[in-house]
Amino acid sequence: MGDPVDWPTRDLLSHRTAATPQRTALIDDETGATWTFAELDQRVDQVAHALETLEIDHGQPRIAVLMDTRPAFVSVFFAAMRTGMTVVPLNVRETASELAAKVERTAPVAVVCEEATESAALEVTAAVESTATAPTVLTVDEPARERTRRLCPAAGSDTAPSVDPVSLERDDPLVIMFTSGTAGEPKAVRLTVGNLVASATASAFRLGVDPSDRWLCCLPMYHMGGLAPVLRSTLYGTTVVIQRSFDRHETARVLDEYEITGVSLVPTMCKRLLDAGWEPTADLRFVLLGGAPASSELLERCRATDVPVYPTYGMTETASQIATATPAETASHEGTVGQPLVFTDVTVVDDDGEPVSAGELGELVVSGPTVTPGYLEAARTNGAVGEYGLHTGDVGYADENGRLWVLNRRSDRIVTGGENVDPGEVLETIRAHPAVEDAAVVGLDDPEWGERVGALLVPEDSRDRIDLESVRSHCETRLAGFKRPKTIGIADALPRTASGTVDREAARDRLRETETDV
Ligand SMILES: O=C(O)CCC(=O)c1ccccc1C(=O)O
Repeated sequence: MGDPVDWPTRDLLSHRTAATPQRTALIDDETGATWTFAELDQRVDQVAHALETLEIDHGQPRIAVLMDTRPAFVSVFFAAMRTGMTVVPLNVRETASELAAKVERTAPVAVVCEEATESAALEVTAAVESTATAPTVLTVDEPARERTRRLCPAAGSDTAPSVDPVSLERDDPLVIMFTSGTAGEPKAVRLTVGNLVASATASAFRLGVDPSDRWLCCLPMYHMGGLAPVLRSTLYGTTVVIQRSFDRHETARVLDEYEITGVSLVPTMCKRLLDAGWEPTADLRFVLLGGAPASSELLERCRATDVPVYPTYGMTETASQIATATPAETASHEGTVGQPLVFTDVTVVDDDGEPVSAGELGELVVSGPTVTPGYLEAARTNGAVGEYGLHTGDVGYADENGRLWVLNRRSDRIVTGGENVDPGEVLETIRAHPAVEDAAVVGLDDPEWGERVGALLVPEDSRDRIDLESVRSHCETRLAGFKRPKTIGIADALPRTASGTVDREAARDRLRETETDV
């Protein structure tokens, strides 16, 4: 037999549009506007034209997207897919310096933004202007307004010819998504067409699909938890309702008003909805609860209120869900995140990388079609991949039926309100303050946010008190709001373990005692 043939396929949206052009693809709660798949497809074609006007000097162009959760994000995403570009979603909450570092690492040909993020995009590109790869800023307006500016000459014209469909292959890169680790630099995760389609397919087997499903998307689309529903829903031919940001009362209203059948939430959001007195309608089939561990108290409250909760364990590196528990399992097996999705394998290994028996603790290692082919930087990939797959850094165990329990997630990482914070990144920033000699950055339990960032500071000169106001303003220009320490303590020296590493638990205790909330 000869080499296997890679049969090309068109992009996901054009297939979907061919099948069900008149079904509703998107509803925007903010404006009430709706798009059928045919209308979305047409809009995507216009944006694809605009992307094709960009000057591209190499084969695998990337575009960064600096947009919040909104219909235009969806059009840009599918337009990139249609033109064979890789999308690099950027977090709109980050500062210009944080974003410039990511733009420098990924070298996109353009930063695509909306009106609201245009000035931020210009600031970011100005910050990378010194290099040869300064990207263009491309502003795309909401589809309903049928108007794009700057580099979109063909947009708005009904007669624009269709963009030649780029043939996609399973291994083509589709997204580079940043996720925080614990080592000081955000990780750039490459995800292929195959990864994302495999994830959306496997999700359907766990959550089920009803042709009349409406998925509420209120998580940021620049994170996996917000982007995944867009892909799933397009594959299934169902409807995404976009709510631009979460608000307990507004989200409760949207869930009722649009007869939402499924929603992805982080635990903080679910808690806030319940606090606000929200009760699910009969239409609601599932609440996919992920991004951080759900407390047993929250799950108990869900059960008491008949919330059909599916706790999930996932990561950006696996294009979202690894394992997801059903409501029945959540009730019968306390604390489980369920079995891995179909085609995903999870092996629990010991310190030597050898598989352990059911019930024994170890590191979770994951393999299967949803797993990233690697980080942008190969050295990081080599450090994370072993015989059984990608090492998650999470500790847990499996029962005899393969149900998983995750005890601590990526140990040192802080998860605050669904945003992941790398303590190393915060630490580097704080250490750069002239009055700080050293610091420890840890997560502290927080009733509202799950965790909040805490910092224990050691002054450069122990006779001086650190001016906390100057530390705060130092962080303000360098770190996104959710990464800034909310609790700061001062110590003469950092607590250390016998081996000399910072004793994070002791640092946490110190912060609980001496805390100064900022
Ligand atoms: O933890 C991560 O990095 C991925 C989280 C994620 O994708 C998610 C987060 C919240 C709700 C649903 C999902 C999901 O797996 O789809």
